[in-house]
Amino acid sequence: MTTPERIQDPDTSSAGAPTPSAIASSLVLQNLGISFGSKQVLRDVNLDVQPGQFVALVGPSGAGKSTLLRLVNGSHRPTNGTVSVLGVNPSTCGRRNLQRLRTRVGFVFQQFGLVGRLSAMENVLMGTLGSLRMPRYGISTYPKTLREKAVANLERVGLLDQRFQRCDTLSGGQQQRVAIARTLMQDAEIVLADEPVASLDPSASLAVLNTLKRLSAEDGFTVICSLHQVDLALQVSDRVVAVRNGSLILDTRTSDTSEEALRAIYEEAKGTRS
Ligand SMILES: Nc1ncnc2c1ncn2[C@@H]1O[C@H](COP(=O)(O)OP(=O)(O)OP(=O)(O)O)[C@@H](O)[C@H]1O
Repeated sequence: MTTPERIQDPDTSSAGAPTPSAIASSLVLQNLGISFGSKQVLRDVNLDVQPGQFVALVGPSGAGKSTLLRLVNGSHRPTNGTVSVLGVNPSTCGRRNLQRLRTRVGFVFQQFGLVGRLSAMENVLMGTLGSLRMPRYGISTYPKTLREKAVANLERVGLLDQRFQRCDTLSGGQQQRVAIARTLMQDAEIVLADEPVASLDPSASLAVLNTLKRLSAEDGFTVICSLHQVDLALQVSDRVVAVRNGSLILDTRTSDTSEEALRAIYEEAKGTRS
């Protein structure tokens, strides 16, 4: 494997800050690999992410970014190596603990994952279903505290006025912000975002990512966000991790890389395909 450029955690490198060992990592990947049949999709991935970091995961199509995120939330089991998310190994923790872990890990998808015919408010409330014993139908069936929390979270993503609007009548950027508000209902400690702005125009994309960045800074949750737009990755992340052909080829503080360097990763991949 190509040894990626290593970084020291920006939050722990300054004088007076706690040492890295004093902070429990949000995510640790060790020698992680996965194959589907004879196809090796990820190999020897090592990563240690500290709480509150905003990590942009970049790399060409098919590099293995979504697979990596799915390994982190326990949707895939590794073929080699280990995953530790908030100190839990999702592939060995058992079904109940996996469910518990998933309430601590939010997932934001490219296609938003909302129920279009329901209002923004009801979609946001659905973020709490994992913690409720009974299924709920309609806003009024949720406890008042959760309804108040949903309103507060919609306000935090700038959608208070649209809270009763059907999701399929909202713009793409607004829908993604509803999805983020839904994740806030979980009080997630890590948010995994898989190309969350792939279907949005550049200005809506930046607005959505800035919202995620602000919320992460306010609440302290960690973000691992796969992105193809390297300019956006540079604008919002603290750290950039690049994957190519299943290997982690770059791991750097965002301020230590450049748009040219990141674009080159895509250009080199084009070269190997042609
Ligand atoms: N369940 C699966 N079975 C077989 N192959 C798979 C499976 N999941 C992913 N792959 C393969 O793994 C490779 C990496 O896919 P992945 O979706 O992780 O890439 P990606 O970097 O997220 O790409 P993109 O940027 O286009 O979303 C692809 O070749 C894909 O076909």
